[in-house]
Amino acid sequence: MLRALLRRWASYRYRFVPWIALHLRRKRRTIRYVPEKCKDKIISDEDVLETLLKIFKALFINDFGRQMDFFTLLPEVKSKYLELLAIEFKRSKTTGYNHQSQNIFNPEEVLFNTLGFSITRDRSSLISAGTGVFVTKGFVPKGAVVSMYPGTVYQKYEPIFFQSIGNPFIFRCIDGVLIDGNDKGISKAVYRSCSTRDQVGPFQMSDITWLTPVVQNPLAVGQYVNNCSHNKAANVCYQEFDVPEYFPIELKQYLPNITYSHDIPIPLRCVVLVTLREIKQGEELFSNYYTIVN
Ligand SMILES: C[S@@+](CC[C@H](N)C(=O)[O-])C[C@H]1O[C@@H](n2cnc3c(N)ncnc32)[C@H](O)[C@@H]1O
Repeated sequence: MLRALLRRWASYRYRFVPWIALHLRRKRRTIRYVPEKCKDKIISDEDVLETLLKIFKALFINDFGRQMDFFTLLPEVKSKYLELLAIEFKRSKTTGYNHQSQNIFNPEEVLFNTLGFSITRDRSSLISAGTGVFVTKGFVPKGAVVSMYPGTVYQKYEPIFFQSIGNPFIFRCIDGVLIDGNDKGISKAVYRSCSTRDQVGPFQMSDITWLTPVVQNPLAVGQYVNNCSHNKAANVCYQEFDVPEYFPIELKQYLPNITYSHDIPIPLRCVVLVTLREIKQGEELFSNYYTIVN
């Protein structure tokens, strides 16, 4: 019993903010948050952006196709939708691939049709590790964005103490920025409140559906990826990504992150999970909780 409790504490303490603060100096010497050989990004920011735009555009077209009241949409949303449809139509003409013109798909199918794989949460293959994330269809090539780490983004001076108690979902970026990916309790309420605050007219600035059982961005399950162990090597790595100012406003509704406050104007921090090798159908994703690249 005591041993089980100690084991639980050992795996959770690195996400308990007061513990991090107290041990940061010592940990810098002993834990390699960024191993020397991993200082460079695995893939470029341009590649991350390209993947996100590709999947978000496909989701946008699919979601709007589902709406019966298209003609009641605001003109600016309608024109953006038509613009994207035109691009998609042109693309399907050149590639001969026209999967989205007639059918409406669920988000997992859109992911598969667009990036060639689907992922989902399920019981982990590790005993007593709870839920994990699996590739359920297709395969993910090496060096591809396979998931996103959702949550509220806190600068290191912002208040997160109460949210952090008993919360194993707090992710620490290299510069001390914290992302709270817990989909329950105070964390959930804070995310929802920030999301409502930031809405601009008809446009949502972030995705809140990762807090519910029905997600609109199927990549937003990265907080459930488990830590590697001695017989399960890491097959994905965390990579930080700052959303550029020119990111299309109508696609921000698929970004599963939101800033806690707008005290200083800074780009939105996202964290994506990038594959370290090809991952096949049925495999579980494993990261190394202490390896992040920025
Ligand atoms: C960010 S959560 C990951 C999702 C978690 N499996 C769940 O079901 O909520 C981190 C927690 O998952 C569990 N965990 C992660 N990796 C593990 C591992 N290799 N062995 C045992 N438990 C693990 C630990 O309880 C840890 O505090």
